[in-house]
Amino acid sequence: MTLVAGVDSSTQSCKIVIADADTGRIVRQGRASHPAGTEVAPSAWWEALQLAIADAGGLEDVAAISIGGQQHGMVVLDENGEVIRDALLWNDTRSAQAARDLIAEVGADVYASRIGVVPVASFTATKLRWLRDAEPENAARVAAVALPHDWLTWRLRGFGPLDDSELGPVLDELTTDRSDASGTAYWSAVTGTYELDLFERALGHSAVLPRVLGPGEQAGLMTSGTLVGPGAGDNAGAALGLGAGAGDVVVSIGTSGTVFAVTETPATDATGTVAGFADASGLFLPLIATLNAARIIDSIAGLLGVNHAELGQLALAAEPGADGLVLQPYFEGERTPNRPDATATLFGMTLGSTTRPNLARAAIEGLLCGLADGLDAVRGKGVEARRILIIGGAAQNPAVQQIAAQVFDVPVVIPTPDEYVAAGTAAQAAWALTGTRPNWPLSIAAAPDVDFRPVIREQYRVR
Ligand SMILES: Nc1ncnc2c1ncn2[C@@H]1O[C@H](COP(=O)(O)OP(=O)(O)O)[C@@H](O)[C@H]1O
Ligand SMILES: O=C(CO)[C@@H](O)[C@H](O)COP(=O)(O)O
Repeated sequence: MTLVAGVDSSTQSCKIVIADADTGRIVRQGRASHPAGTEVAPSAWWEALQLAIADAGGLEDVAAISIGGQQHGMVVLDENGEVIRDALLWNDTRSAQAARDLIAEVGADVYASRIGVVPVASFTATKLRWLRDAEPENAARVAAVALPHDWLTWRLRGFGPLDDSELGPVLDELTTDRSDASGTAYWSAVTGTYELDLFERALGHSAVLPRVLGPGEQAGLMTSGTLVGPGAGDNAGAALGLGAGAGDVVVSIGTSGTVFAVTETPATDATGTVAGFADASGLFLPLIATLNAARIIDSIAGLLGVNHAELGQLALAAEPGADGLVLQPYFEGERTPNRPDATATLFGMTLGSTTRPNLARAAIEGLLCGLADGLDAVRGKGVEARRILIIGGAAQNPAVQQIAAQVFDVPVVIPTPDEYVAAGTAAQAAWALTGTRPNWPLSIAAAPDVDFRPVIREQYRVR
């Protein structure tokens, strides 16, 4: 049996699956936690990757590996391959003004038509502009800019600072892939090239950028000889792992909430709501993302002093609409809608409505209503939604599954709980190894009946 490994270096943790390259059957897996916060030392991801690999029993018998990860994070390297400062993550909103500045200079229409995205605080270009303005001494030292998955792929292949790597700081060996490059706001999903003037406008000078690999291309080898695949942004990795095709819309409920589909043509949206990303199979991935998703449930469960299962039971004890209690869940600011400085608000509190079951339900309804708005935006770009595949940590919660069937107006399907980003990058590893994209089966755990309750979105919409 030939084994391949796929990694998801996500916001909260690093997960690895090791699978049979022929069937996709997962034979073993591992994980390790990442530090909290929106500013993280990349070395913590590297340490978590080592721990996750060890937890999964090592890579000695693995023929190929590919790394997916959280998108957009800014990893800046000096000419010695040293990380200059902690990475700013996708959910760090300090670059909101930088995003406004770049749009004022270039124009939202120009950004949308040239590269498929309009800057928001999440995207790498805005973080580079923030660095230029807030930390000019650090910005001046930047010799290369990478994304989390690019940097981990480079380190896995043996490159890095002289005192901490076998092959040294060869910046030209940095690689990325189309999907993650398309989240930088200086690589164009429309033309398939870096738009260097947009990069230099952001940082203030030129620097080495990772070579963009195509689907199934090899990044190189680990020093042990294991082949390394191109890797991907986590959402594109999940699309690959699910085998998402025409009519499928994926909703991921992890740290971020995302709604996306695989399309034949790139999307452009000058309002910036829908990001016109590339996917990991050579196609495109129109996507909306929210900054607040599974942690809405974590927060309200903590407040109510219950675990996830108990919060779900409470939510299902309340009626759809939670007696008018509405949670607008912008705990960490918000990206969709673009309100980086917003905070969360609870509406509709009366003596009757303010109950534990209603609060639990309002948390899940608020989370899902934000994603339903995202679904409308993605459909507005011509995406057909025949079914919604829900994945991510919170998709395992029965109340999330049941309430999703009340919020979305198309059938909801719950794939068997799995690490779909890691499964997708394992498929990438198999693709890079054999030259052919594998066709692994998808197993479905639940398909709740459509139970659409318009009241939930109606009362959310007026807030
Ligand atoms: N049964 C559950 N119900 C609700 N939330 C859950 C459940 N299980 C895990 N989560 C939450 O899902 C999140 C992790 O999901 P994951 O998709 O791994 O996130 P990420 O990829 O962003 O690191 C955590 O916030 C966790 O508390
Ligand atoms: O910013 C985006 C997509 O544009 C997020 O989806 C990040 O890629 C983080 O993903 P998770 O850690 O929530 O999976």
